[in-house]
Amino acid sequence: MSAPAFTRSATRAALRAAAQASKPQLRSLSLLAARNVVRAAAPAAPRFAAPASVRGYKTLDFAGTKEKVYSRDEYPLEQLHEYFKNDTFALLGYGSQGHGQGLNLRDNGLNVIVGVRKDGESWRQAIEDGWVPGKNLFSVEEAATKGTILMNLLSDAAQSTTWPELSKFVVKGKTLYFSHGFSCVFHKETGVIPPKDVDVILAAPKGSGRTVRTLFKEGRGINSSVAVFQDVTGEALNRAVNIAMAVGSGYVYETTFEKEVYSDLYGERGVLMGGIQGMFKAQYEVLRKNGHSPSEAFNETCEEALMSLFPLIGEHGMDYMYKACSTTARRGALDWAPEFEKANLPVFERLYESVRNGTETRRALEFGNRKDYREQYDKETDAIADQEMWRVGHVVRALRPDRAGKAL
Ligand SMILES: NC(=O)C1=CN([C@@H]2O[C@H](COP(=O)(O)OP(=O)(O)OC[C@H]3O[C@@H](n4cnc5c(N)ncnc54)[C@H](OP(=O)(O)O)[C@@H]3O)[C@@H](O)[C@H]2O)C=CC1
Ligand SMILES: CC(=O)[C@](C)(O)C(=O)O
Ligand SMILES: [Mg+2]
Ligand SMILES: [Mg+2]
Repeated sequence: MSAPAFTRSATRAALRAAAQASKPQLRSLSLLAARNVVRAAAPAAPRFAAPASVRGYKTLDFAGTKEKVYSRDEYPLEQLHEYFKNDTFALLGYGSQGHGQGLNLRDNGLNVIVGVRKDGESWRQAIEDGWVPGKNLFSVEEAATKGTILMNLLSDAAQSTTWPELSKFVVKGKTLYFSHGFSCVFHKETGVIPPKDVDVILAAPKGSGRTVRTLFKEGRGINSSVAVFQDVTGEALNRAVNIAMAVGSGYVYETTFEKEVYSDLYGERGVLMGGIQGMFKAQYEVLRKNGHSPSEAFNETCEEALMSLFPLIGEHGMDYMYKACSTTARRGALDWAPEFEKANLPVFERLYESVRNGTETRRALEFGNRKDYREQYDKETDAIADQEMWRVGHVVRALRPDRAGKAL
């Protein structure tokens, strides 16, 4: 078997970047990175011989730990059509994931309907996206009756409050699907205990539903996790992988419900969202207190991170970003990184415990079930937008070369 597509394309991308790099120094860095990709790929090739009975997975070596990865190339659209020919996907909820997964399923030509509470915000958004009431847009109950794969994409809080009603539709022969381990793992808090005679699976895109959609439209796919909570038919895992591909995944990793929810709640509160906002804000505040102008404080904190340095980490790794910066920067960053690690470690430990012991779950349920949850969330996120740092960001973004001055 040949090297996997993503290794080949990573190599191609790295080589392309190397060829395009204008500065000789960067070109040699890029070539180094490209060679590293080639080196990493070369010895791995023989391990890709997956058992013939299990389609589409490769066992890859993640820094010494072998893990399975399913790749979209092995799940062509015709095969998905055949696999789901007797199924109706009932997408319950139309938030960020409902939007991304639903439109991807629809564009993939699969039989999909949406169920949301009538006349809510999601109902309006679904209509805006071309779902038609009575044709493929229904109430949650109607959609749950019609669907064979019940995709519970209501908010995690709503999954809990609606369960007494919704569980009536979760009957033998149907598949219960989530994009999070939340409801099943924290069943003591949520009350969600699926009946014993249905497959219960998850496919959790590791990114925003908006990205699920944009990557799909670009002909790529998001990374997703899959897991099985209950396997009655013996087909649960295969079904989860097929659904993950159908909703727009590129590569799919196996996990468990528990590991998925712990890591997800932890990551989003940490580096992905809470941590980064806290870190940006702290750095910005100190700059401002020391007399730096708002634009300087913002540029040196957020703009340079997001537009220049973080994309380099994303493309080629942390070492590459370090090497692409000055020796002066490298010295200081190498010295200070352990300081930040030490300062952050206890916070991350406290956070993980707060996830594991259900504190985060109880908080999300309590808040998400308030009648005015949307307004309350908006109030708090608007307060972030109103921080000086992000008001400055608004102006700085308008000055980016691709939209120079447009928003001013
Ligand atoms: N956001 C993301 O990108 C990701 C989300 N997930 C998971 O996917 C699932 C869906 O999340 P997401 O797409 O963000 O959606 P949200 O958490 O934003 O939930 C929105 C949906 O829940 C509905 N809803 C909320 N309260 C109620 C209620 N009391 N009764 C009926 N419907 C209600 C909303 O309808 P209405 O408009 O009528 O209020 C809306 O359709 C969750 O399990 C989440 O953890 C997984 C990966 C990433
Ligand atoms: C986008 C995502 O994967 C998150 C951050 O975990 C979520 O929205 O819950
Ligand atoms: Mg997530
Ligand atoms: Mg999440």
